[in-house]
Amino acid sequence: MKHTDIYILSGFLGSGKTTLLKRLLQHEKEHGQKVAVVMNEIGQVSIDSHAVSEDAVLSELLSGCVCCTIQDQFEVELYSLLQKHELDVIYIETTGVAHPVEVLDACMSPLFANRIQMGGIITTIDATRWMNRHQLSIPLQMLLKEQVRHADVLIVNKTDILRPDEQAKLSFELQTINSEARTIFTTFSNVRIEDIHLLSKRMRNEHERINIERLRIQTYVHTFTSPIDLDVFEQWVRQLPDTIYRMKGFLRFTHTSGVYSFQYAYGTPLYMKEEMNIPLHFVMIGEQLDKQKLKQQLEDMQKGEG
Ligand SMILES: Nc1nc2c(ncn2[C@@H]2O[C@H](COP(=O)(O)OP(=O)(O)OP(=O)(O)O)[C@@H](O)[C@H]2O)c(=O)[nH]1
Repeated sequence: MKHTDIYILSGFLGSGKTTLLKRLLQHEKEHGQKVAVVMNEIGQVSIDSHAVSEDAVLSELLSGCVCCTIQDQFEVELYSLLQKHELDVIYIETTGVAHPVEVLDACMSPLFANRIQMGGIITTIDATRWMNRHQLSIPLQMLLKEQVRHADVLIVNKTDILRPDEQAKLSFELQTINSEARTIFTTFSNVRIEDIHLLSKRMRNEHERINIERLRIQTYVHTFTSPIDLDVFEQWVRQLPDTIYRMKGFLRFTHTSGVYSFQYAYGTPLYMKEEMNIPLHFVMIGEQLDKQKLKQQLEDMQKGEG
């Protein structure tokens, strides 16, 4: 089955996301890739849609944020994009106030998680805004930090209006929050696209495959082929490390018929009976996922050996 790469373009208002998107689209066009762009704006009017050329599929989600208020609409939109088009890549330009992990969570719907591959979270930073962030409200300062903390690639823009001593300070501050991200100081999102696509599964050599495992926030998708024991499953959930932020999916249990949807966030599991027969995809999102071990545990559970 064809997997579609998904990239999340995160970053505060005016930090250079659209400027980056234009560069990415140009690159994809030159490489004959089939692309879709999901643009999310909080307002009712689209501002940046002109940035998307006609050869890319454009989906605009207005009047809400895909990481919270219109998460369901976003899920339906992604599903429909994947159904209608044979896509190589989807770029999601988030609103400046979106939390990147919540957006990633919204992308990883168990309905189609087996058809996508996270390419990474790319965060753009307005260098001056960062230096003056203390003027923002506390929640916005925290959001800025979160956008940095969870990024796989950090693009620091507007360095043309930054003094050298400010650049050194900024670099130190970003390193302190996220030492693992690839950090690029630039202007107008002028980056080597290869630096962003290094995280992509479309790049197939060994060196690059290792990089995929280095995504800060990782995802694992498992597909169950038969029912599992509820007690064994709950025991397994309880012993998971707290670096697993989120799990969701569809399950069947040995003691009862039918499919159950399972949701887990902040340590709290929730089960709900589904009316339809849905494929049993199960999604995990977290840091330092030992995918081999998880795969083995879930397979054992299915064989009744958990
Ligand atoms: N001086 C300077 N201006 C820049 C740089 N990068 C981007 N800009 C300008 O900053 C403005 C905002 O850039 P966008 O790419 O639209 O930023 P955005 O993150 O998409 O903005 P929102 O959609 O509002 O969240 C535009 O006028 C850009 O031309 C830079 O490195 N230096």
